[in-house]
Amino acid sequence: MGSCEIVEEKDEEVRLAKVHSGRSSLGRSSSKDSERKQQQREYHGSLEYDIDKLFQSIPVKPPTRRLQLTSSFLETSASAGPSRTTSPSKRSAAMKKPLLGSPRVLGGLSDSLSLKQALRDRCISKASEMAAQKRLSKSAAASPRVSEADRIKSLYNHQSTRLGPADKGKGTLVDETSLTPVNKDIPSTSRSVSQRSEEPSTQGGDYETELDEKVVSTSAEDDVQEEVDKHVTTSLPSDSSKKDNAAELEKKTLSTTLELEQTVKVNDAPEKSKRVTRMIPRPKNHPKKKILVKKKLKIGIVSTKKEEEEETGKLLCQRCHCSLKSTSINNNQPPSYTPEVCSDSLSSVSNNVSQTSEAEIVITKQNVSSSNDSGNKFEFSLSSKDSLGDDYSRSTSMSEESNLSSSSRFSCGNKPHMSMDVRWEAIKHVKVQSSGGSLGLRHFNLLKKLGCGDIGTVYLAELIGTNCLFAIKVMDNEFLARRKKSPRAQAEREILKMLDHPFLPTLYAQFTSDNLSCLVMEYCPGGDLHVLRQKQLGRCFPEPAARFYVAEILLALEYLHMLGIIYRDLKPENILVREDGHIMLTDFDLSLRCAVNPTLLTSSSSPPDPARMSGPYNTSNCIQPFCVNERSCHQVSCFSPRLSSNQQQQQQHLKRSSSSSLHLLPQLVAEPTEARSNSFVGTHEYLAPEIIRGEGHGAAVDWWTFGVLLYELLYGKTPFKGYNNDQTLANVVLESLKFPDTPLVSFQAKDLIRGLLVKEPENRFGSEKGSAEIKRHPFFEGLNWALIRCATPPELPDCYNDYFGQGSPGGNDDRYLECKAIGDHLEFELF
Ligand SMILES: Nc1ncnc2c1ncn2[C@@H]1O[C@H](COP(=O)(O)OP(=O)(O)OP(=O)(O)O)[C@@H](O)[C@H]1O
Repeated sequence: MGSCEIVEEKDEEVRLAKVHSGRSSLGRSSSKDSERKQQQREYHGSLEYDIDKLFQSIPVKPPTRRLQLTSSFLETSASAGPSRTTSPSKRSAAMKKPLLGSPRVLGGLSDSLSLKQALRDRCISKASEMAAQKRLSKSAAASPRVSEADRIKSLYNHQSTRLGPADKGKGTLVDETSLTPVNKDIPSTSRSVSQRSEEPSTQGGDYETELDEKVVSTSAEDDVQEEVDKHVTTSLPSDSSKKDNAAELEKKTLSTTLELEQTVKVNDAPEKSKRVTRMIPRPKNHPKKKILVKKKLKIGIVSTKKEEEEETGKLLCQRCHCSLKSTSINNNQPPSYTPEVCSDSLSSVSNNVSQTSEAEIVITKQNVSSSNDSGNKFEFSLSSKDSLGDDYSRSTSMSEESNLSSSSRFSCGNKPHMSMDVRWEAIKHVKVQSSGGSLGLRHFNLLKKLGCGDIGTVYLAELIGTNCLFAIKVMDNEFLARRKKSPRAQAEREILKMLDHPFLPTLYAQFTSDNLSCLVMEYCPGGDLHVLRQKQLGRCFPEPAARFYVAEILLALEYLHMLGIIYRDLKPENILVREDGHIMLTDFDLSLRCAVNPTLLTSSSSPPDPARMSGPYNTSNCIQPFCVNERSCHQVSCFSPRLSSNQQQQQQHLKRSSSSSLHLLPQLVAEPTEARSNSFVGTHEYLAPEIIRGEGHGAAVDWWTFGVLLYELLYGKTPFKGYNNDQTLANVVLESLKFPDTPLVSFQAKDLIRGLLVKEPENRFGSEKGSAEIKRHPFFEGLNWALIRCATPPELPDCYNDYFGQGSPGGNDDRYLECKAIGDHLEFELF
């Protein structure tokens, strides 16, 4: 150690002599002396000096063996220069080289100098790295889009760092997490309920039946709405008096959007001359493809026009009125995808990791401000007026909007989980090539109509010249405004922009062309779970498959709730299957945005609730998720090796202590459990009792629908279905839950369903602690939550290669659409 320091002292001298005054060896005039002293003084205050000191302070005691190994090198290096081996100190310095693992310095002129140089390089690169990170975090802080992900990350971090009693309660965390959009949840008069058609439906929108239950807003409501819209879209950015960071976030987001739109408007001036030529739809040689499956449809506004269209050939999209023209398509190569890494080995990693990390994320009861007044305003803005949508279209309909990747400083549109996706680059590339610098429908070949929803039609589209496929949701702004559905479209758009999760859609771009609002999303070639279920043996999923799908859904719902989004429309039709077999939850037009104040609960404030563990699993020793021997499992552990009573005691003790240690962890509560809405929204068979009773509902409706979903996936039907919709609704409220004898379903699954389908929302499983409560249910025992995205999904039937098989763009099939630009006119028509 001492010798090291001495070496460094000498090195310092040597380097000073070399660096600062190679000339000094030539003469020793007094002026040069003072110059040298000056340089020494400078050196002592410099970074180099710091580095040298740092270097000196490294305690290096090379092992003897290493000495022997390096001795030959020392001999070699000794011959490299006379001064190198003249002192033991220099030898000591030379011995450090291999320890620092810098082969570059071996045999160099001065080992210690080289060593220091390496250290300096490291320091400098570290420093520049830190500076870059600082810059990035500064800019990120300035970017409103970053905050959602960051907020959640900080919440996750917080729970592990804040353990002291001083941190108990919401105080600090509320501040930190108040970046959540605070939109008040309000009772609403809107009714939008889906129903499952009793008739076989056709692909597209013609299966839709709209049973109008929507209350049209009065002129007074219009006034209120105008005020609300003004508040939301105009006054927010200038309202500096808002205390809430969430409001700030909203402001920033809105103002950014507006700025963007304005910018694009200017840039897109030539685009204004482009028009969509809407061709009258006509039947072609393509017979309408009947899907012999029932669809759950939303009840919306009575559409007389739609009914007429249904009678006259059903070729015009009943929702957005897009008419499309069938033309030939480019014979491009099938798209190349970059699916997520799917690794079996990863899934075999110990569950402890995920259990520890996931157990810490406990979701729960919130203080959510939900005063009626403010609430009303928000609900209006979301669901009963078109002025918000009008505002939106006013600002965008004249021009195309920028795509998301350009609106963000990150090329991936600030969606880290998809940052490696080539589609971001493809969009960026096309945008750069484009004359106006913006993306539009003209850049896509529309290949196929994927489906028609309440507010728009979804097409499979290829970004021209990129081999990249997208799903584009096209919505007619005029139609939406006329049908008072603009707020729903707006809500969906806003929510899509927020999302960054493997089981939720990625929004790549959005733009408006000739009053058509377009959302460019990730395409899921696997169809939806409703159709997939029909293809299963017995029309229901095997339990492991159901477990896999609902587990992914649970994670998606957890994420949404943390963002203050109550999904409200869970059903198999809205669960799409990606190419890799994982799922994607779509369709957010009925979702409710509300306040959520994530709170950190300490162990004392969140003891395990035995009442909620009242199902059979609580008294059972069985830990096998797919055990079907319900009765015997009350007594003995099935499928497990028989254990002696001693071993059983040990095992139970282990289970108890691990579960109690989980409960000792602070729990992050981020469930909007107290949000309230009176909207009548959802799908008949999936409607929660509190919605039907009109009592007002909150996040617990998602756990009800989650229970119905699991039931349907396992049994092939929903639990309360009646012979008509009224009967179904009555059953939901009055009938008790029954399980069919077949197929055989594990008692854990039934127990979970039982807990979820509790009629009183306050007693419902998940209503208090949200997803974390559900994740701990034995039905999911052994599931590695953290790595489920890497787990192998259930196998898909062969027919699921539909598009990539015979119908791929590279084939000779002519059943695709093309969005065709003719001069300044953009034509597309239904095929
Ligand atoms: N990203 C996607 N990839 C593949 N298909 C999609 C995608 N998004 C939507 N679809 C298909 O398009 C159909 C229409 O979707 P959309 O979300 O507009 O409506 P919906 O779910 O039927 O209705 P609503 O908005 O009325 O609830 C869906 O049923 C689905 O089959």
